[in-house]
Amino acid sequence: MLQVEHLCKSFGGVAATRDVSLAFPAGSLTAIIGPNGAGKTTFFNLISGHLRPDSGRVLFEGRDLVGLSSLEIARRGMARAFQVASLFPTLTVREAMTAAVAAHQRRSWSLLRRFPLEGSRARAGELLELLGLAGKAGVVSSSLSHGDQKLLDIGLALAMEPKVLLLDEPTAGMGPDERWRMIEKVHQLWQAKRLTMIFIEHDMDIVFKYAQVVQVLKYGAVLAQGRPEEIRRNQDVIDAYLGTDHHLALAGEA
Ligand SMILES: Nc1ncnc2c1ncn2[C@@H]1O[C@H](COP(=O)(O)OP(=O)(O)OP(=O)(O)O)[C@@H](O)[C@H]1O
Repeated sequence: MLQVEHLCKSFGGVAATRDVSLAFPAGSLTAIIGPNGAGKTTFFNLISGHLRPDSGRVLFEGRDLVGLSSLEIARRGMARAFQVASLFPTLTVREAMTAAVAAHQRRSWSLLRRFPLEGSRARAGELLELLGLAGKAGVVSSSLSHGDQKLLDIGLALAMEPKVLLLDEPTAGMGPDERWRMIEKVHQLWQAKRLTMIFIEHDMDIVFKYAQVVQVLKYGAVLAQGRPEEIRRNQDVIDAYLGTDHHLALAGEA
């Protein structure tokens, strides 16, 4: 359903994405890993329309998304969780979520020249329940913990009812316990919504436990792809991580 073909992007002399071709089947859960500077975030920026590739195609449900704005791409069903909750620090969790749902529904209902706010509230309530944030619905967004703010960011992306959800390091900046709670919740959301989910992650324990498929980038190119147990034993991947902060988990399990 999402297929990337021969994607290339350079910044001056730096080839951040080199001839990347990857396929993401509907409903799959894929981790993108790679050492620092491997081109993971650039890849997300390219497929979500935040950057335009120099060449290549991003085929989503058979159509090439290259050239569309990030908003148009989101409307077609590929959403990316950004740090947006922090942009509305005075809104409560419920207000932020209701606004996001209403914005999406207003578009869907524009032909009727009205939108059902009650429906938006109910839908926002369902999403907060799913996220485990219902008990904090009345809390001002900026007072949430780092982890809960990230969950709210994911919720605001889910308000668009995406088919594909992109998560750039959902566990970044969290302590060990919070990391596992976060990824467990992300995994539950993936199961509940039957989404195609792609996440960038540095924590190898998390990657190997939760991802169905792992795509490895290095110097902008695809170094390896496969199931977690294959990637864990892949010598090229082990070599790529030697000397980095992340090699121990890989090599130790190999
Ligand atoms: N806007 C930009 N201008 C110039 N160079 C860039 C830009 N964005 C990325 N790069 C370069 O492209 C390469 C890939 O960067 P990218 O941020 O995509 O890697 P990454 O795998 O996400 O890294 P990290 O794990 O450290 O977040 C790096 O060499 C980076 O310096």
